[in-house]
Formats: sequence, structure tokens, C-alpha cells
Amino acid sequence: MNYALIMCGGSGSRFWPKSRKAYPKQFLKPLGPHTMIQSTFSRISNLIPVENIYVVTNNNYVDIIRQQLPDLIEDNIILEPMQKETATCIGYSAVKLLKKDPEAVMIVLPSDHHIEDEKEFISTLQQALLIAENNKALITIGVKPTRPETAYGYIQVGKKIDGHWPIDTHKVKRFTEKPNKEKAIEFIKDGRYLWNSGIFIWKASYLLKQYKKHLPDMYESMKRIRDGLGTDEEESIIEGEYRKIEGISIDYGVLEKSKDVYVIKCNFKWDDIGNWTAMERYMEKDEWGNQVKGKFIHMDSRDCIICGENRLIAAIGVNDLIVVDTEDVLLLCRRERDQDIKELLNRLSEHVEFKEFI
Ligand SMILES: Nc1nc2c(ncn2[C@@H]2O[C@H](COP(=O)(O)OP(=O)(O)OP(=O)(O)O)[C@@H](O)[C@H]2O)c(=O)[nH]1
Ligand SMILES: O=P(O)(O)O[C@H]1O[C@H](CO)[C@@H](O)[C@H](O)[C@@H]1O
Repeated sequence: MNYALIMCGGSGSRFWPKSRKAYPKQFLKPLGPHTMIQSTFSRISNLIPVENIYVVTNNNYVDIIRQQLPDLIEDNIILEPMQKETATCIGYSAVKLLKKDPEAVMIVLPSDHHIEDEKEFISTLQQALLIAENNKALITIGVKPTRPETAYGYIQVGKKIDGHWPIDTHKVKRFTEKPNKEKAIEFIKDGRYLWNSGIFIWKASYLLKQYKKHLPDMYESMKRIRDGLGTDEEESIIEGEYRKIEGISIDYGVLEKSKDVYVIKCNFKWDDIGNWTAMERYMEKDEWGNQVKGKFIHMDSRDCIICGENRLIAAIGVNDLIVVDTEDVLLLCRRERDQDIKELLNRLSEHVEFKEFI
């Protein structure tokens, strides 16, 4: 059977200070009337019946999820004892699904994507499910790149698959997660690369075989978790294994290493609302190139992203700044350094007196 797994345990640090550890970006509405997790859930429920939609998260977010997704089945919340990156949350979820259904095919979805043309999205995933069900394939959805973004994975597209696959599918020649700027520019010039959308389709059993090969320690942990499911020690076994696991993302852990990765190019509009500069694609520019939400007055200030709340933001002669104002935190960041917000939060966490602001 087919299942959807929505990953919803991240803290959205690059979207700080609007996104906070206690209330991360997937629960916010940066682009419209619904929160990002609500849009993700309603989009996929057009393909996967609600009984088969799962959300993997941790205890911090359960109440928000229940409140924001009233249609999500209570038992379909998979709880991680701590955050250990995407390979861990996907592997653990695969083990849980396999316990219920040894033939489970899973669609893995982040909860912070913006997608337009939902019909095309559903139709692409439908075809991908058919391929994954019948082949030893890790399928990714690829996006035509438009800029040398360093926050994404890059897929070098290889040979087209001949045979009876229901949609144009290519072998992935090489997968490079988050290249540096130089490499990203090279990939864009080359023209044979796609971005990795972060949406994956595979058989849960086949994915775990790949863990055995490429993440053997994690695989052993997953086996012990599997054996513990349904026993009195289930909770403590899961927690113990999670403590031991060295967290890694699915991209570095499996996709960069595996020889069985395939890509389907998407024909729907896709975006990752991962950081503040993502907002520039959705905010109008004034004649100075400033993009403004909230109350803003300026003299001679250009190309700034301004996100205010209640206070008036006033600027004189500043350029290329991201300004995000909230009730208790004001962020000032040069535009090209917005990925560094993650590092800033690491530094914040070293100061006990600033803990409440994370
Ligand atoms: N359950 C679970 N979800 C995760 C984990 N890490 C990331 N996610 C989710 O996976 C998706 C993609 O992750 P990222 O874009 O890296 O999101 P993030 O970690 O919240 O954001 P940054 O802190 O800015 O990197 C988001 O929907 C996250 O909520 C994890 O360890 N467990
Ligand atoms: O967790 P991150 O940092 O958002 O990166 C993941 O998602 C990107 C697309 O959103 C992908 O491009 C990456 O390859 C990766 O899967």
C-alpha cells in the first residue's frame, strides 16, 4: 500500500526569529491563509487516504500538530525522542510502516514547501509510486534550477530509463548535497543538473536495504528498534538507540552514496521556504527594490527585506539588509549571509541567559 510521511520535527532555524524552536516555521503562514503543514497535509490528501498519512515529529510539536491538523489520525503521529536529522526520522518511520505493511511504499515530504499546480504534483507522484512499487529505486523529484543556490542538493541527470516506466525517469549520475557557490555556478552552467526537491518515493523495505549498505550503524539501530516495537521496553529501546545514533541527513547519508537513485523532473512550481531570501520571491518590490511587510519608512535605503510586526521600522541609507522585527527579537542581517542565522542560533544557545529567544 502507499503511504505519505510528512517530516515535521525540524526547528526552522534559518527562519528565525519568526520561527522559534517552540513554534517553528512549518506552523506559520508566510504565504497565505494556511500554515505550511496544513497546506502539505491537504495537498497530499488528494492522493493518499488520510488513514495512510503519517507525520513524524517530536513531543514539542504534538499539540500544535493536533490543533492544526484535526483530520490527522491520532495513531499516525510518529514521535521521535529527539531530533537526529532526516535519515534517522525517515529510517525510523520506515521501520514503523513495515511493521504494519511489509510492502509499504512511502512518499516522503518536507512540511515547508510551497507548491503550485497541485494536479501536476499529484499526477507526478502517482507515476512515481508505480515505479517505486515495482523497482529497486530511490526516486527523487528534480526541479529545474534557476540560480546557484547553495542550500539545495544537485542532481546530475544521467541516462533516460528505457522500458515500461510510466513517466520520463532518469538515472542519477551524481548527487551533490549543498555544494559551495563555485560548484553551484558550475552545475548551473553545465545545464545537466536539477535541484533535489527533497520529495522522495521508495519502498520502505528497499530503503532500509540501502541503510544496511551505506549507514550500517544506523541500520543496526533500526533493527533493534524494530525488534522492540510492541514490547514493554519499546519506548526505552527507541530512546536508547536514538541517543546512540549519529544524526545525518538522508541526502548525505544515502542519496550521495547510492547507485540506485532516479529522478523525475517536475512540471509543477516548487519552492522551499527555507530562509528569509526565499521571501523575496513572493514580496513585491518598491521603487527602491525594498520588499516590505509591516510599517516601514526610509531615506535612501535599497534592496532590503523588511518584516515588521507592530513597530514602525525606520531606516536611513542602508542597503541589502534583512530586518525582521518580532515582539522580543530584532534581527539585522546582510542579505547574502542569511544562511548564517543557523550559526547565530548555535552561538545563542551557548548563552543561558538568551535561551528564551531561540
Ligand atoms: N521529524 C523530523 N523532521 C525533521 C528533522 N529535521 C528536519 N525535519 C523536517 O524536515 C523538513 C526539511 O528540513 P529543513 O529544511 O532542514 O528544516 P529545518 O531543519 O526545520 O530548518 P533549518 O533549521 O533552517 O535547517 C522540514 O519540514 C523539517 O521540519 C528531524 O530530525 N526529524
Ligand atoms: O533540509 P534542507 O536543508 O532543507 O535540505 C533538503 O531539502 C532541500 C530542498 O528543500 C534539498 O535540495 C536538499 O537536498 C535536502 O533534501
